[in-house]
Amino acid sequence: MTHPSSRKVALVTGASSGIGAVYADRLAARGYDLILVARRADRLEALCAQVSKAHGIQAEPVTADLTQDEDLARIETILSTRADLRVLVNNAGIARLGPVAQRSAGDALSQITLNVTALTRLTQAVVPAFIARNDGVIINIASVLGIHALPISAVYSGTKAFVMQYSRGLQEELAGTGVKVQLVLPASTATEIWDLSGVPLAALNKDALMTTEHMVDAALAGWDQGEAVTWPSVADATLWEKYEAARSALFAATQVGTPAPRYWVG
Ligand SMILES: NC(=O)C1=CN([C@@H]2O[C@H](COP(=O)(O)OP(=O)(O)OC[C@H]3O[C@@H](n4cnc5c(N)ncnc54)[C@H](OP(=O)(O)O)[C@@H]3O)[C@@H](O)[C@H]2O)C=CC1
Ligand SMILES: N[C@@H](C=O)C(=O)O
Repeated sequence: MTHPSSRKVALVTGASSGIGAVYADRLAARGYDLILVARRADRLEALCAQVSKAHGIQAEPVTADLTQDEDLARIETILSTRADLRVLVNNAGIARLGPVAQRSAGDALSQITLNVTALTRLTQAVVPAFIARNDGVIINIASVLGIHALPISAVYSGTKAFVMQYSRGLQEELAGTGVKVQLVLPASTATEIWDLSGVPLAALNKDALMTTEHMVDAALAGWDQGEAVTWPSVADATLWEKYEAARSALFAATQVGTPAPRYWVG
């Protein structure tokens, strides 16, 4: 299935609420036709109608549970065959927060299945097509918890650390091509994810909570500035440069082939 057209299409996962819904609106405002993916069909249909009317673009709702193999396969087919696709926003994600001993293995696996497996499969589906066209943008939504583990976020932080390293590796792989990967690491943002996670939104420090509009507009400003990695809430950009410098130095220090003197025995 190909759709030869001068129009450009963005596919946004998790577009039925929160951050994904704002991405849909902002990409429509930039002239993208949309394919909006999530489970709640009513919400997707309402958003498609709203953004089509507001921005004069075409928006198609695609109902899919990205933890289900057949649904995921349908989205993979769209990503690998639509010639007009220019942007994939890997946004769908869940959090199930709490100590490992107090949450179920099912809670852990549901986060891994959506935040890691689905994101990986969708990216895998689109990358060859983007490379063939030497054009395309993948926006991967991680989290500041990808570099920071709380006693309640071992699994969630692990999934977002995966998104971070996967995106960084892809950026290396695709360097010099027309295919770009933007890694976005939001801090706490006011969405439904919190109440569903087990940590009520009302329990969060309001001063540290961003609106979805501010988060997405900052991330898109980062995209416009050509950023590979965007920290929407971090004012001092040198912190990321220092983090990267420390990470690189630590990695270089591992490449010596002998145990460190403090581990010498005998
Ligand atoms: N809010 C925050 O503080 C932060 C959020 N993030 C990340 O931002 C992303 C968006 O989350 P946010 O907007 O906050 O949360 P929301 O709960 O508002 O949105 C999550 C979206 O994912 C969709 N989704 C959930 N499960 C599935 C599924 N099985 N299949 C398909 N779609 C699914 C939901 O739609 P539906 O239920 O209709 O399927 C919804 O559209 C996530 O990756 C999250 O980890 C990162 C840092 C901070
Ligand atoms: N989604 C939030 C946690 O549940 C976050 O990433 O901060």
